Amino acid sequence: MAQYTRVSGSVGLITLQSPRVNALSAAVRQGIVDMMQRALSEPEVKSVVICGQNGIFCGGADIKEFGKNMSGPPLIPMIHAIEAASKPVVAAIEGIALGGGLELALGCHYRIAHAKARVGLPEVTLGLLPAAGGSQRLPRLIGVPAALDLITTGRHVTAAEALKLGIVDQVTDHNTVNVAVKFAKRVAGQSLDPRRISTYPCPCPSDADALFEKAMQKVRRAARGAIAPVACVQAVRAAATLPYNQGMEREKELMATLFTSGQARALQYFFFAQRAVGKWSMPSGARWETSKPRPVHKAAVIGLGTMGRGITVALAQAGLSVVAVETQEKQLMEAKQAISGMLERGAKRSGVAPALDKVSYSHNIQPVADVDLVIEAVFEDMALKKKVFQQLSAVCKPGTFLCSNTSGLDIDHLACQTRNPELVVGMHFFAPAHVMKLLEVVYGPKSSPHAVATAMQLGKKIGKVSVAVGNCRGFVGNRMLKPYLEQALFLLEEGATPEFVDQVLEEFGFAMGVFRVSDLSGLDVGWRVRMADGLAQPDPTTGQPVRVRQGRRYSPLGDLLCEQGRFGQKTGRGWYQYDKPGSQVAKPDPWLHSFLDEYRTRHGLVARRIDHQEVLERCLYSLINEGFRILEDGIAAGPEDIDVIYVFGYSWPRHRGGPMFYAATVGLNKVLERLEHYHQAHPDVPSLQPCRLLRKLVAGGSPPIHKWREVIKKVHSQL
Ligand SMILES: CC/C=C/CC(=O)SCCNC(=O)CCNC(=O)[C@H](O)C(C)(C)COP(=O)(O)OP(=O)(O)OC[C@H]1O[C@@H](n2cnc3c(N)ncnc32)[C@H](O)[C@@H]1OP(=O)(O)O
Repeated sequence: MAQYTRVSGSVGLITLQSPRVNALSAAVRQGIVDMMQRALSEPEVKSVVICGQNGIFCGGADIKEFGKNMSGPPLIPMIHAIEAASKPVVAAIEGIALGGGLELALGCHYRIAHAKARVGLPEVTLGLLPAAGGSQRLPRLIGVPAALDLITTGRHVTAAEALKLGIVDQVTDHNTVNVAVKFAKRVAGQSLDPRRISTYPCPCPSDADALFEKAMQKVRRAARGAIAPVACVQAVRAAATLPYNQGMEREKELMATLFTSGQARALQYFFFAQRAVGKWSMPSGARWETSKPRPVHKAAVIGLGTMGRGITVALAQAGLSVVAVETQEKQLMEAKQAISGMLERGAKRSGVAPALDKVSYSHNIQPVADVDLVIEAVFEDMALKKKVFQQLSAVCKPGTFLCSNTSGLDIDHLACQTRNPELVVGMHFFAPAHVMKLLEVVYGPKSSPHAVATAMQLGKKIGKVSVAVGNCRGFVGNRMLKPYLEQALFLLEEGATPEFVDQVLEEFGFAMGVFRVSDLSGLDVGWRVRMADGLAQPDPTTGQPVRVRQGRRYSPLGDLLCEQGRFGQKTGRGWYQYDKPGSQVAKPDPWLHSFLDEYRTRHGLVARRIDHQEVLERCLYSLINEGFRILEDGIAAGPEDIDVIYVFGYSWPRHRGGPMFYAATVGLNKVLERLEHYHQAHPDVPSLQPCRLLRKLVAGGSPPIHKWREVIKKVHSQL
């Protein structure tokens, strides 16, 4: 709703009221329409100010209303009526003006922003475009190139940048509403014609065709199949080439296609999924609302390899004091140089002073004695990690949280090395740790809710999207990756090439296919794990065929490549060839193709033609099936957790919502039927056997994804 008050004698003040972000719900829109009418009808009122309650102007259209029957006054005529008003209307922007919120402000005659406010048109991130006139007014106000940038990326800009671009007329450090009221009094009675943006000609550059062509190529490259960024370019082009009313018609047409698209549904689901993961729970019943995080002012990082360096940078950039420990003197010096460089480059990018003085370096563990939290990031070796945890437990002050950046080892084994296992959790960062948004916070059976709450809170502080998950081999992300990788290798055995598998996955929307990613991360990483697990070499005592290990089908292809020293990009050879070690340009490798031919011949395998559908179904459905097992085991609390992990950690295309949302989109019965089909064809591959939860959901009529938690609860209560 909206509240109306008369202030300073002649100013009608309309305050949007809809917690928490004053979204433009039907009630708020109705309130604005009614209060505008009132302000215009009162003769004493000479000008109007629109603001939002609690220091937030407006977070845009109410996303919860999308997909429901829309009621209340529509946004476009409401904004047109404001622009056409006979009295000046001033937007007092505090906090945020996003999406429909900024479009509302663009309909006002003046915009005054607080210095800390942010504005933007993030509709593209929800699979939409700014269709309440935003795509037509913004280019008229700030020009085509700047509008294209804002609308196709959805990025928020600071008040200072908004002023520079011409989006707002004034920025203030003081009470924005008071400043806006004074301003409104001053402009009362002035002509409004020059202030109606819809009447402006669109400043169109002479090389408009080339500019739009370039913009289209750029968004298509970055969009990985998302349709909204393309529609955004088309809408801005309409602003540049058509009169306003025709441009509005084009905006409406483009929006009609987007609004009902599966991609918009996926992106809107993902918006709420991101928020849902913050509301974590543990099987013990502990929850985010009732578990208080402890303050962390000073932290330590043990082990300054690639991960430890990235974690140190992430902590220091967020303002924490960090003790960075590396026992080898030479490595410590190298790490110090690398960390300082990363901090300096990061500071240059964001225009702040580098946080060099936040980090102190040590080659022994003693200085961690007074820190609040330690993140161990030594080599992925259980024996080494156990030793570090024993030392930490002896050295650290009581109450220090001990966290491990393991990517899949048992947190409980580490907790058992300490005096206070309740203070131990996993904090699984993704490389590069100062860039990647995802953090898996892993609780073991002994981890206390405070430890989980503290790690989750720290994750938020350093800008990560943190997801609380249970303790199992590989946690959520890497556990699901295993069957996906396994299927990709089986497809090579059966006749596919790495290029074909990657092409299919990249067309689906992954930034990189599975083989290109393996080359990037290093083939030796998985090889070492398989060796430790006794998988990388056949066991001659069992008499089992070479392609069977531990009783199930196994592809030794990755091991064979590693035996040849082909570790991927870093050695210049892997699933692809590279010009030189470290180069990133992957080229098909004829050697690899002959190697695959020979391998097939040696094992009596006949290459067959494998199509797109089979690659997608076998790779993705086996991964999804593991996701259902993870839900069944209570390792993830809900499908949203898995989807957020996959989008932020594994480059799953966001416009497909994440693997579990994708399964719901495809249809659970189809996923089940195809898994059954592939499992019949490959009975020696257990990951293709549909899991119990998937069967139960299908038997229950495939409920919508937001109802899965109820089914999962029932499954757990029956155990
Ligand atoms: C007819 C079609 C027209 C479309 C035009 C549009 O306007 S589309 C919407 C464009 N707006 C946005 O995309 C903004 C989305 N919101 C955000 O980016 C952030 O929420 C925020 C506004 C920057 C605030 O971030 P912050 O971290 O402070 O809070 P949360 O993200 O946790 O949000 C608080 C709660 O508010 C809910 N919420 C936020 N925005 C909206 C919205 N536009 N509609 C409905 N609900 C919204 C959010 O879900 C949180 O709810 P909780 O229940 O507390 O989890």
